[in-house]
Formats: sequence, C-alpha cells, structure tokens
Amino acid sequence: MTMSGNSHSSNPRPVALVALLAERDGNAQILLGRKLRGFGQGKIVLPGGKNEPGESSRQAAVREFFEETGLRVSGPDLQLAARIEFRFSSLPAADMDCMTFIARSAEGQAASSDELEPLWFRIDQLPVDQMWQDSKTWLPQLAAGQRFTARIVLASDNISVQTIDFDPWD
Ligand SMILES: Nc1[nH]c(=O)nc2c1ncn2[C@H]1C[C@H](O)[C@@H](COP(=O)(O)OP(=O)(O)OP(=O)(O)O)O1
Repeated sequence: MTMSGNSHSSNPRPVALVALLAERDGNAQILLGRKLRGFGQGKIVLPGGKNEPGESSRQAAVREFFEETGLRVSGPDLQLAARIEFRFSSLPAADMDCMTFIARSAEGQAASSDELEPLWFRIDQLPVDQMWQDSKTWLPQLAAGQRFTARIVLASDNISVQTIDFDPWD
C-alpha cells in the first residue's frame, strides 16, 4: 500500500495519456478531446486511459489513443514527456499515475468515439476554462515539448488544486 502526501491510502491507477502535437494551418496545435462519459464527463482532456493488466504504458497509450480518436500513433516514436501523479484527497479511488507521451504524427482520420470528441487547439489558445483546473499549471509546458514530473493534490472539492510539486525532468 502506498501512502500519499495527503496521508490517505491510495492505490493509484496507471494511466497513459497522449499529446499529439502538429503544425496545422501554419500554427502549432495539440489534439485534445471532450470527454463524453465517465470520470470528468464534459471536460476537455488529453486522450488516454487506464493501462490494461500486463500492458506497458506505451502500449496503453497507443491503444487508448486509437480507441478514443481513431488515429494511430507509432509506439516506438512516442516520446515520454511527463510523469504526473494525481491525488484526489476525498476520492482516493480516482488517484492516477499518468505517463504522458508526446506524438508528432499520426495516421488516419480523427473521429469521435463513445468516450471522446477529438478537438484541435492552437497551443497558444488552450481551452483551460473547460479543462481540469490543474491543467493550466502543466499543459502549456507539455505543449511546449518540455519534460517534467509533477505531483498534483486536488482539494476536497475534487476540483481545485491543493498543492502542486513540479520538477523539470532531464
Ligand atoms: N485532474 C485531472 N487533470 C487532467 O488534466 N486530466 C484528468 C484529471 N483527472 C482525470 N483526468 C483525465 C485524464 C484521462 O483523460 C481521463 C482518465 O482516463 P480514464 O479512461 O481512466 O477515465 P474513466 O475513469 O472514464 O475510465 P473508463 O470509463 O474506463 O474509460 O481523465
């Protein structure tokens, strides 16, 4: 059992996320998506989801990204960019350890799934008002291609950020 910094017991779910960064219409853009069901329904998030048993984070990233967006990314080409620990002080079952990968290209046509409506945004116009509040503390760095580790503790409302520890990752 792991004890979090917030002194609640936790068994964080391994989750893999993918930030597809591409030049579109002359602008640097990122593919995000509106979550259509489940935890955080309605919010704009990075595509991704839980690792299946026996699956590596890279394998989960490729599979989840395809399931949610209809686009294929190449596993070996994914760049591991961030390790983000999310801790929900009043909802430990939602705790997640996210391996976050950057993809620079993808094959196929983006299409809505049951889970996600894929949406492109310019990286200088990130829709932070429609995202989890913590996103604005780390998504701009990710979109700029920076590597980092972060530990984010959500307050008891499961919305606001209680603490965030952010470190560059060499
Ligand atoms: N505090 C937070 N900040 C953030 O930016 N994204 C968060 C977040 N908390 C959750 N997410 C996002 C990341 C990811 O896209 C999603 C969690 O992925 P999951 O697929 O595990 O979701 P669900 O619990 O709906 O699982 P399934 O119904 O099994 O797909 O929620």
